[in-house]
Amino acid sequence: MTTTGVPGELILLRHGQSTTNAEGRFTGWADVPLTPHGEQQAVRAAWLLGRDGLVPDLVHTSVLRRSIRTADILLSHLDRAWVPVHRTWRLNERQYGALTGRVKREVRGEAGPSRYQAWRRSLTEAPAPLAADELARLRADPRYARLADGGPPAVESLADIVARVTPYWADVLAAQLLTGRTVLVVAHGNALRALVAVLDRLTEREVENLNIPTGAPLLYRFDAALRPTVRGGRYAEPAAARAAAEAVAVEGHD
Ligand SMILES: O=C(O)[C@H](O)COP(=O)(O)O
Repeated sequence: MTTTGVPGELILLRHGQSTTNAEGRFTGWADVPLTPHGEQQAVRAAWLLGRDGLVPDLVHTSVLRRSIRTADILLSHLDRAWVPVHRTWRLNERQYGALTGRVKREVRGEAGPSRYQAWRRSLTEAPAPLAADELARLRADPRYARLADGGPPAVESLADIVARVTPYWADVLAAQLLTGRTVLVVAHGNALRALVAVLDRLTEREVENLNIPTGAPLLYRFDAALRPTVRGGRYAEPAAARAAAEAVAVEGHD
C-alpha cells in the first residue's frame, strides 16, 4: 500500500441500541439484535456522515450482529454496500463473564455502587467469569474456531481489551489510514473505550471517566505521525453525544 503522507480519517461508531441495552442488561459477547430504535440510529449515523462528507473507504466490525447490522444499514444508506468490510473478534464488546444478561440495576444493588462502577469502568477490574457450560458453548461457536490461546476469554478487564485491540490498531487500522483512506470502525462501548485509550494515550483516571454512546459517529483526524489532531476526537453531534454519554455513565443507577 502506498502512503500519501496525510493519514485518512477514522470514524468510530458504537452500534445502535441493542435489545439488551434497551432492557438495561449487560450484553458482552451475547449476540443480540438491534432494536428498531437502534436501526434508526444507524440510519441517522449514515445521514450525519453524508452531511459531513465522510464516506468510508474501508469498514471494520466485530463478529457480533449488532455491530454488523449497524454497518450494513449505514453502508446501504450511503449507497456504499460494495465497500470492503472486515469482521474481527478483536473488536467484540468486553466479555462480561457472569454479568452477561444480568440486569444492571440488580447487579448494582447486589454488589454496591463502588464494585459495580469498578466492574464497568476500571482498567483492571473484572467480574466473575462465565460458567463452564457457557464458556464451552462459546468456544464451540464456529466464528471463534481459530482463536489462539484456548479460544474466547471467560471474562475480560478493559486492560484485556486494550491488549487485543492494540495489534489491530497497529497492524491493520494504522496501515490503512496511512494510505489516506477513510476508515470506519463499528464496534462496542468497551472495545471503543479501549481503542480511544490507545489513540489518545488516556490515563487510568481518564479511562474510568470515558463513556461512549450508541449510534454517535466520532471522528478522528491525525498528523503524519498518526497522533490525533484533537484529543478525544470530535463527535458529529457533540452536544447530543455528551448527553448520551452521561446517560451511559449512570446506567443501572435508577
Ligand atoms: O456489554 C454491554 O452491556 C454494553 O454494551 C456495555 O455495557 P457497559 O456500558 O455497562 O460497559
